[in-house]
Amino acid sequence: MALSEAGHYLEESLLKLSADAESGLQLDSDLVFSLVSYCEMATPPDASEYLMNIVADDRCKEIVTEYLRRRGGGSASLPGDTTQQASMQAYVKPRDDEVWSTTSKKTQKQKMDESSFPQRDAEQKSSASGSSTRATQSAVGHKSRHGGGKGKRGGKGVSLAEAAQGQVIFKRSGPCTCQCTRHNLVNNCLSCGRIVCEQEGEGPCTFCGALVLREGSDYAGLDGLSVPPASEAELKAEEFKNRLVEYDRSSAARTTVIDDQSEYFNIDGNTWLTEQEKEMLKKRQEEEERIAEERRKRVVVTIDLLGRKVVMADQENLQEKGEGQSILGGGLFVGKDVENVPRIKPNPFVKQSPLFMEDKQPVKSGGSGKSTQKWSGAAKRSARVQHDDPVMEALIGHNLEDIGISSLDELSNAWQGPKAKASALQEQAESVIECRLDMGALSLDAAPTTSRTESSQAEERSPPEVFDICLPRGKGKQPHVVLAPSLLKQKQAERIDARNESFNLVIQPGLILLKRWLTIEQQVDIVRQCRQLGVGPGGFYRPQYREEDKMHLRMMCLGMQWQPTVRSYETRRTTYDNALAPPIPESFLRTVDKALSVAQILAAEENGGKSRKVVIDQNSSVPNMAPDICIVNFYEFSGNLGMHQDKDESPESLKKGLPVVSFSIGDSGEFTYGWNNDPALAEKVVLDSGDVLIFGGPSRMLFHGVTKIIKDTAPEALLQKTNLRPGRLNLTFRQY
Ligand SMILES: O=C(O)CCC(=O)C(=O)O
Ligand SMILES: [Fe+2]
Repeated sequence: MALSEAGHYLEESLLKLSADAESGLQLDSDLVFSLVSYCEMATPPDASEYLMNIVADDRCKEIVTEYLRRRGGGSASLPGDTTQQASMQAYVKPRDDEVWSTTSKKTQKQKMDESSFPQRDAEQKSSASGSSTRATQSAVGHKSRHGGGKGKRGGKGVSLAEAAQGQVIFKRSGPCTCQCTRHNLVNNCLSCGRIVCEQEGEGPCTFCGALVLREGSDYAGLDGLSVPPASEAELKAEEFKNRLVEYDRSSAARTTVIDDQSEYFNIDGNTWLTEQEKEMLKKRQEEEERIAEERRKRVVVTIDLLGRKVVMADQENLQEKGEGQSILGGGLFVGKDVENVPRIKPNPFVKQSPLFMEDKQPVKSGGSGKSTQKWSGAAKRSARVQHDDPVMEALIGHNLEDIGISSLDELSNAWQGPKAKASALQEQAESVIECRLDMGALSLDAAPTTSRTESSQAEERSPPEVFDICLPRGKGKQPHVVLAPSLLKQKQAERIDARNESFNLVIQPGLILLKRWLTIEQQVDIVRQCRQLGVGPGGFYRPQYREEDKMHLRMMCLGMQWQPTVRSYETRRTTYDNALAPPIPESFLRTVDKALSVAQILAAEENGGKSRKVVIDQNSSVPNMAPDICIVNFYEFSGNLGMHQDKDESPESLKKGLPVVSFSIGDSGEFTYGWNNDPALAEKVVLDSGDVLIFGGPSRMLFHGVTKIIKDTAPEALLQKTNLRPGRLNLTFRQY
């Protein structure tokens, strides 16, 4: 480091002094340079103090004075010159004897002298370290120098090397810039962060003024300063204060909560679990959450067919109530409303679910015309149908007439008969039961469905529906078809059929009825073909004029599709399933042709007498026509067709009066016709199975409709051969 002019002076002077053997100062040039360098960096008081401590020679005083003068500022002060130092030591700890005792025997000079070394005193008290020992030595030297009068110290109290290395602590007089590289650390200033070394010592921070103390320091002398408590109350207050201070100090330790329970719930943070156990627990937790979630979502919907209610109940509710599934196989009658539904609690030992029957009123006899009350064997609505004997079980709860038993004799025969018959009866009864379970979807008048899943409601809901005009054999059949009727009944039916002879009738010009004209064989053929076509593409469906305005029949169009919404013909069933119309079977066309011929002859006879030679011309009331359209309708018992005109064929066809030829098969229907669409004013004619009605020429634009279907009127022979379901099949042939 480059020395100042004052520095050079100091260096020169100290070297000279060292050269003087009398001074006892043996400093080599390096040490002198170090010493001077330090002084150059130190404040004038520090430099002065430092030099005086090391050199300890009277001559040194002059050197120092001159050195400081040369450094300039005129502020140089020598040790012992306390006027300036006092102003620099704002936080000097007052000595006990100065504060509390005014009877000190020390001289003012001594007091001042000592008060200028508080740091030293503190260090003497607090530190037993090596550096403090050095400081003590220094202090001793210093004391001896000032207290012991003048004269040289016996030898050097502090080696220059030690001093140069900062191992000696001098009186605190100002900031030290060593950053603890030379002096030991006292502490960091807690206010500004300044590193305070032992040279600066405890006391106000030289940068910000905050008090800096070493750990465990008693620098502030609070103990010494504390006034002994004057009274008991003060003592208590003091204790209380100490307690509060202690509480405050230890609050963190006291208020830390160790929640050992949290480990139990917190899987990841649980130090007691192995990784595998954590994995396992997590999986189990996830599974439980999933199950709980599913349970929340699950909703049980009960469709109570008998009560005609839909009951919704959540699973938890059910479990709480202790209600399981009911004895009615599919879990019917569960939930809260279960109490309102007549039922029997499930028997845990029953393997097969018993069946329930609705309450059935006695029925009136139909066909015979007699109004006799028949069997009303139905159990009460909620009765459980169960019996060890399969036949008996099959019989209980049913209208025995439905299963072909109309007398006690027949019942007893059935019961005592061979097992085969018994099982047939049971099967029969089961089908009836199934039908009853479907009551919500079926008309009471309707025939049983083939199976529970094929309810008519389902058919309506999910196009394309499949509608079979014939019932499957061996299942869901009519009693009089499947269960062999008694011989007596059979003979009676045949006689009735035989009595219904055919005849032809011109009802009015252009309206001709060929009564029972179709033979049973022709009818059977027509039923079979219609059945086959009806379950295929473009087969039977329930047409509708508009939304929610369904026709009360099932329809299938052959040749061309009649579109009810627009009342016109299309090749495809565009508003339903886009199906093409199946072609009209040839045999049908041949039959139409023959019927038409007969009608023409009739019409001609009606016109021109009994001539055997009939000429059919365009003026005939029954003109020739080549059918290219056949609309096939099937009416169940509730079926009907409102009054209307068939006027969707081509204008030419209509203009020419090309006839509509209608075949009726199965149960009889009440056909109304007239010149306006008021059914009350209309004429009626019952069309039976095998009837052919022709309306053409002047009658082509007649209003007509079907008001009702008459039950149990289909020919036995036809039913036996086709198993045609109850209802009426009608085919109308037209030419577009
Ligand atoms: O079923 C009937 O007898 C009449 C049918 C009918 O009028 C029609 O389909 O347009
Ligand atoms: Fe019609």
